[in-house]
Amino acid sequence: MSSVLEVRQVSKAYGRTDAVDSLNMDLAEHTIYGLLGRNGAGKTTFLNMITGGIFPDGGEIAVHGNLLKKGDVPTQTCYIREKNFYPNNARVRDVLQMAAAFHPDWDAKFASKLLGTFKLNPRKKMRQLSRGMESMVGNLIGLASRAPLTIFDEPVLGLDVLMRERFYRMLIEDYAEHPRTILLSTHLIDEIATVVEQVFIMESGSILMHEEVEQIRDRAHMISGLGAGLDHFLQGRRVIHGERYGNAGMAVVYGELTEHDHREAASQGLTIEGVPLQKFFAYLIEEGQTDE
Ligand SMILES: Nc1ncnc2c1ncn2[C@@H]1O[C@H](COP(=O)(O)OP(=O)(O)OP(=O)(O)O)[C@@H](O)[C@H]1O
Repeated sequence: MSSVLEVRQVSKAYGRTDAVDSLNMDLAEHTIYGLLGRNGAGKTTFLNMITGGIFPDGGEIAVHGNLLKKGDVPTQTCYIREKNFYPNNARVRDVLQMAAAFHPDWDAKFASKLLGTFKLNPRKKMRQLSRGMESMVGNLIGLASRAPLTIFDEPVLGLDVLMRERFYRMLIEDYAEHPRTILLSTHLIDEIATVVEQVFIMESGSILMHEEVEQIRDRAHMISGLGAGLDHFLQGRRVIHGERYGNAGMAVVYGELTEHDHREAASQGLTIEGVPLQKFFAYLIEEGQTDE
């Protein structure tokens, strides 16, 4: 598979804040990725760098094999920002027309269909739209662009549950027919857990973990029981989080558990459960911070 994005040791500081710090990332063709991080983790700064809006202080970025130089805007890339600035008085249809001119793979028929699916009136002025409707215009552009690299920054901000589901459903359906590389940046993992194949977890400007979502589901475990048995079981394992209550406790561990491990846990009276992804993600970030 050829590489769509290669990021090597990229950094960007604002004064004393290292917004992005020696970050590496590779995105392959035909894959949906999630970029997860809390507010302020550096996601937007990173996305602005890979789309040519900000030039890094150090490191290299190649999009579709072309090294980005200062002032370059990568081709075959569609970036749907969290916040957009539209010309005064622009109507939805004007914004779509501009997007069509910009993206060579634009599918006008699909765009028209999405106007209906997303309940958008093309004659409405952009400034009259609610936050959620504005997000939906961006999402429509991202989908209809069919760009080989499509990036959405917080795409469901301000959307109600129905519209969120509608967007993700259209994304999955269209991706199945027109595979491309999609990067969804968000701070809500549960939202995208069923959509993305791999996730990058970002904190303090760096990637804490890059893993397939299925792997995380298989490898994240919550173990609980009496402290002595728990301590014994945890030896040599990657403990992401631990809590104690009297002589009992729980721990979140990351790693494969064999049949033998399950038998050992049972013999110690320990219970093994899965961990909701959003929780795992929060624990992992906490761990990353205490490791610093
Ligand atoms: N233009 C700027 N000037 C100064 N500091 C900035 C600027 N842009 C971002 N930062 C700082 O860099 C860090 C990363 O911010 P960034 O917006 O990239 O994070 P984020 O993960 O996208 O957060 P959010 O989800 O809240 O948008 C933060 O500490 C932020 O305050």
